[in-house]
Amino acid sequence: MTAATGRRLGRGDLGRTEDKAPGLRAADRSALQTIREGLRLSPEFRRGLPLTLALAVLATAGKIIVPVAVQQVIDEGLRSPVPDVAFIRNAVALCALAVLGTALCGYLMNVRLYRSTEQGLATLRGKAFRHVHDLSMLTQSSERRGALVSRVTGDVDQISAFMQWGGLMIIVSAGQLVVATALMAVYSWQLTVLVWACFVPLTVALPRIQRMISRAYVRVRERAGDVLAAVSETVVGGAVVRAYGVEDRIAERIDRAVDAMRTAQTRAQKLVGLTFPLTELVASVAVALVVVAGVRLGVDGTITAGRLIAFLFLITLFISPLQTATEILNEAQNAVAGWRRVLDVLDTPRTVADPEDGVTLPRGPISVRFENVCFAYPGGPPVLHDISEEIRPGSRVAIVGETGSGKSTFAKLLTRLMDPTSGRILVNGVDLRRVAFSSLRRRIVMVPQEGFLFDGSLADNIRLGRLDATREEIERALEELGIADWAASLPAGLDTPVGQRGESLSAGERQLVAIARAYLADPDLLLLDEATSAVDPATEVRLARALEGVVRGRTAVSIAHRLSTAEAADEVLVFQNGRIVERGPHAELLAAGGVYAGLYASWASAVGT
Ligand SMILES: Nc1ncnc2c1ncn2[C@@H]1O[C@H](COP(=O)(O)OP(=O)(O)OP(=O)(O)O)[C@@H](O)[C@H]1O
Repeated sequence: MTAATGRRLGRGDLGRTEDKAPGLRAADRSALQTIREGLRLSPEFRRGLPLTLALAVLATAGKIIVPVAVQQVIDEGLRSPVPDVAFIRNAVALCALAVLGTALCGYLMNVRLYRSTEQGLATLRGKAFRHVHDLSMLTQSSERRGALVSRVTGDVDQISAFMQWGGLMIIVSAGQLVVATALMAVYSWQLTVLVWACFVPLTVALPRIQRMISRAYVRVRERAGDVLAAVSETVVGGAVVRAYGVEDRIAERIDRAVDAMRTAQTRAQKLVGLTFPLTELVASVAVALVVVAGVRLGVDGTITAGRLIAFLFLITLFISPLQTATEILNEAQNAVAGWRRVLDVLDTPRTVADPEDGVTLPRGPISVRFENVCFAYPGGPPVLHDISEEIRPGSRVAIVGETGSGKSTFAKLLTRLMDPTSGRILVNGVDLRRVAFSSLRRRIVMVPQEGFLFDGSLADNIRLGRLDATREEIERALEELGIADWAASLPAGLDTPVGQRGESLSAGERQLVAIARAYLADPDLLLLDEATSAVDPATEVRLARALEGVVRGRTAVSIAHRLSTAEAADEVLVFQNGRIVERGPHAELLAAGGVYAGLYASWASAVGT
C-alpha cells in the first residue's frame, strides 16, 4: 500500500456524510444492478471502452518486457566465451522501444479514461442536481438538505475516485498478477510456489486490516462532523455567543471536538501506516527466500542465472497488485455505495412535476379558486382543512391569522411549491397542476419575507426578476416604485455589492430588493409575505410606497403583518387552526367583533395606536 493510500482513504471518506436522509427509499439493488443502472444513466463511461481496455492490456503486458529482456541478455547474450554484442544491442533497443510504447499506451489510456469518466460524472451530477431542484419543497424540507447535496457532490466524488483509478486498476492488477505468476512459473515452478506461500497469509491479513481502517475512518468522519457542527453553530450564532458572553464554553466545546478528531485521525493513520511496511516485510522475506532457494536450484542446474534474476524482477510485478488490491476493493465498495445513494435521489419521485403539454396562462389579472383543499405535511397532522375560497381577479386580499394558523402553507400551495393532499386549486379556471412551469413561474410570483439575495450588486439581484432586463429598465422600475432615491443613496448606487445573502443591507432593504425583483418580473398574481422584522421609519415609508406600486393592477395576496395592509385590502381572509373562519372587508370584520377584531385589537395595542 502506498503513501497515497492514506490520502485516498482520507479524502474519500471524509468528504461524505453518512446520513441516510429520512424519506429516501433505498432501492434494494445488488452491487451489480447498481453498476448496471449507473452505467445506463451515464453512457459516457462506456464510450470507447474497448480501445481503453486494449491500451491497458498493452501497458500491462509491456511491464514484463524488462524481466524477459534481462533474462535473454544474461542467458543468451552473455554466453561464453564471447558475448553476443549484436544480440544484446538488439535486445536492449527492443526493450527500450517496448518501454516507450508501454509508457505511451499508459498515457493514452489515462487520458481516455479521464475524459470519458469526467463526461459521465458531469452527466450524473447534472441529472442529480436537476432532480434535487425539481423535488418539491415538501420532499426537500422532509429531507436533510445537506444530505441531499452531499449525495450529489461527495457521493459522485466517490464514484469518480473509483472510475478514474480503481476500476481500471482491478483489470490491470488482475492481469499483472496472472501474467507475473505465469512467467514466474515458466522460469521456476518451485520458486513460484515459494512466493505464493509467503503471500497467502498476507492476503488473509490485509482485508482484516482494511476493515479496521474503514471502521477507524467512520469514527474520523463522525468526529469531523462534530467539529463542523460546533464551528458552524458558533459562526451562525455568533451574535448570541457574544451577547451572553459564553465564548469560553464554546471554545472549550470546539477544543474537545478538535481533540477527539485528532485522536481518531491518528489512530486511523497508524493503521494505514501499518499496511505498507507489512507488505514490504513479506516482500523482503520472499526475495531473500527466492535468492537462497534459487542459488541452490542454480547449483543443481535447474535454473539459469538469467532466469533467477528475471524472477526477482517479476516478484516486484507480483507484489504491487497485492499492495493495491485491498485499497481497490475498498474504493469499489465506496463507489457502489455512492452510486446507490445517488440513484436513490434519482428514484425519489418528483411530486410537483412540470406537466407535459402544460397550459399557458393568458396575460391579465388572475382569478383563484380553492376547492375543498386539505393539506398535511408528510407524517404530520392536517394543517389546512377543507378550504374552499375564491379570489377575484385584480382584487387585493390580505391573509391574517395567528402564528401557525396555515397562512404560509396556503401561499406555498398557491405558488405550487407543493400540491394539496386533496382538493384542487384553479387559476383562471385551470387546475394549477396542469399549468406549465414556465407560465406558472412568470405569471405567479411570490415575494418571501426574506428574499434570498446573492453575492453580487444590487442591479444583479433585481435583475433576477427578468434576466434580460436592461439597466434602464431597472432604473425605471425603481423610479416607478418610488425607491430610486434609496438606491441612489447607497454607496455605489445600483452597483453596490449586497454581500453574501445580502448581509450589507437591512432586512427592510432586502425586502425592497425582493419587491423590485417582483415588479420587474411583472406577474399577474403577486403573493407577498410581509417582513415581520422591525424596520426604521424611513424604510417603512419606502416599503409601503413600493408595495403600493407593485400590487397596482394585479391580483395581490398578502400575508399581512401590518395593520395598514389589512386595512387597505379589498378583503381580509382570517385563518385559525388551518381554516378560514372569517372573510370580508376590514371595516365589516372589525364591526363583527370576531376573531379579526381580536387580532386587530392586539395589533393596535402592540403598535400603540
Ligand atoms: N415544513 C413543515 N413540515 C411540517 N410541518 C410544518 C412545516 N411548515 C409548517 N408546518 C406546520 O404547519 C402549520 C401551519 O404552518 P404555517 O407556516 O402555514 O403557519 P403560518 O400561519 O404561516 O405561521 P407564521 O405566521 O408563524 O409564519 C404549523 O403547525 C406548522 O408547525
